[in-house]
Amino acid sequence: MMRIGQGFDVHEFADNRPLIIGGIEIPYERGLIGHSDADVLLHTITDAALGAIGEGDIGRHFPDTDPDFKDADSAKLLEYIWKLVDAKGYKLGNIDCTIIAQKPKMSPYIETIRTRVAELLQADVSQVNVKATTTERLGFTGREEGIASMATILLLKKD
Ligand SMILES: Nc1ccn([C@@H]2O[C@H](COP(=O)(O)O)[C@@H](O)[C@H]2O)c(=O)n1
Ligand SMILES: C[C@@]1(CO)OP(=O)(O)OP(=O)(O)OC[C@H]1O
Repeated sequence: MMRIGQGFDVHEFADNRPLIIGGIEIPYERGLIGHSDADVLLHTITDAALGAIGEGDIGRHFPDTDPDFKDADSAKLLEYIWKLVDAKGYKLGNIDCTIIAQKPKMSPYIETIRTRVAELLQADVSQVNVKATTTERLGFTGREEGIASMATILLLKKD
């Protein structure tokens, strides 16, 4: 038995914020804003996992009106949701993610992100792919107003 899910998220750039993507801090002049640490990629992966198990979305589980989740570490949110995935009897098949950012250049950080995502999903790095694209300066990502990401996840029923 297999289940598929997809996720998409966007966060806006702001000054004086760390840039956290995929559970790591990336050196850059600006960061992303949100109620949490605004880790756009981990939110996307969390939504993809929730989609695959038919459990709604990240905002339903962690409302942005709840002070408990103010400045939340998105890795902790994903770990919590991954326990739900595990409890429902599923494990990762594979996940493919795309970060949509004009800047910064993500390629130096992709392998570190991939390793961290695999660790959070209790999987081997070979089951995780992370890539990046610009939008050729078009649209809100192209104007460097924010970063978007998308992911498709395949879950497999455990034996
Ligand atoms: N923020 C980004 C965006 C892209 N890359 C890498 O550059 C390649 C070319 O990007 P295009 O948008 O021009 O197709 C892309 O395949 C990535 O390898 C990146 O590192 N960081
Ligand atoms: C993670 C949560 C909760 O802190 O806040 P944000 O950082 O604003 O992220 P978003 O992707 O808008 O959705 C989920 C939120 O409820």
